[in-house]
Amino acid sequence: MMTLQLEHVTKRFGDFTAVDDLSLTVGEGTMYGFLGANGAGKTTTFRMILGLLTPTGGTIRWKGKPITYSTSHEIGYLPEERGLYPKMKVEDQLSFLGELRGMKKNDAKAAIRKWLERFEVPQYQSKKVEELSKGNQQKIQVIASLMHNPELLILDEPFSGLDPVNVEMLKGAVKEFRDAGATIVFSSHRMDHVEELCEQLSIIDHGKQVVKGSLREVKRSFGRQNVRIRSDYDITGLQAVSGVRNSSYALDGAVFQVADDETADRLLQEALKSGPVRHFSIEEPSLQDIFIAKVGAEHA
Ligand SMILES: Nc1ncnc2c1ncn2[C@@H]1O[C@H](COP(=O)(O)OP(=O)(O)OP(=O)(O)O)[C@@H](O)[C@H]1O
Repeated sequence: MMTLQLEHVTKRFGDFTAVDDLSLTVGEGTMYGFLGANGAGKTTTFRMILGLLTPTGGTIRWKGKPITYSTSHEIGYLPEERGLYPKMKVEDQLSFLGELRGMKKNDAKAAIRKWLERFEVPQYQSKKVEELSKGNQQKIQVIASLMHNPELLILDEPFSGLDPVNVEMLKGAVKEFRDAGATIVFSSHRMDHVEELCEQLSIIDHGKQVVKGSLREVKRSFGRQNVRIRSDYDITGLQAVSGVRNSSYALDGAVFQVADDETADRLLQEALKSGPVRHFSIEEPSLQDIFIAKVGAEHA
């Protein structure tokens, strides 16, 4: 199985604990979102997964074994600090990196052509990296992480610095890798990207995992959702229904904050007693709401 597994992983730098008892499993064909404020420990975790840093404690396994030089061709890594050689031509740079990952020269050439076309930058093939804009350099670095068809993709802030059109282009490519069965982990500060792409996620704060699970579970276990009801009849009495924490009324309906689905059901039953209900909906909290509640407003 193409599974990435971290068990009780800890990393200390001197007295400072950068990653504290982190456990997670990312299965085949899964995209895992890794969220945290600046300095939360995301990059440190990625470096440990790649074997660039040694954990102080715990174990990391890819397909049941630690990652070593011999498995490195199975892995694609987009580092947070972008590191291309400014004076080298795009094509030479990418062939060099492709060959480092075990690709044959011709295969590397074909992959480079394919990806430059795909990302709509074929005209940069013979340009020096330093002649490209930041966003286009980023695309070249993304190509470097994908071109050898890795089974495990580790992407540190892949969308930062890209304009909205390029964000969509990259999302498309990453989804294709997932659909082909790749195991993907990416970090982001952008909750909307994670909400759209990730089945599973963790939020870490000061090295500690404060939220973990599927997007569904995370939203459910947060225990806070809004029920919106619209009726032609007076429903102000509904605030007395047990389990309702808060309510507000406007012309287009009433909003009740509740902790669980049972309370939402009770609200609907009660509302129906006063007359027909024109609108009833349960609105889940957004990942943004959850992140802010868990990590704290000082980071928001
Ligand atoms: N080599 C090191 N020596 C000492 N401290 C380090 C080292 N590397 C990282 N740290 C510390 O560990 C913490 C986590 O850093 P890390 O780069 O993993 O955070 P991050 O979640 O990737 O943050 P960002 O979103 O800002 O990139 C930080 O407080 C950082 O200063």
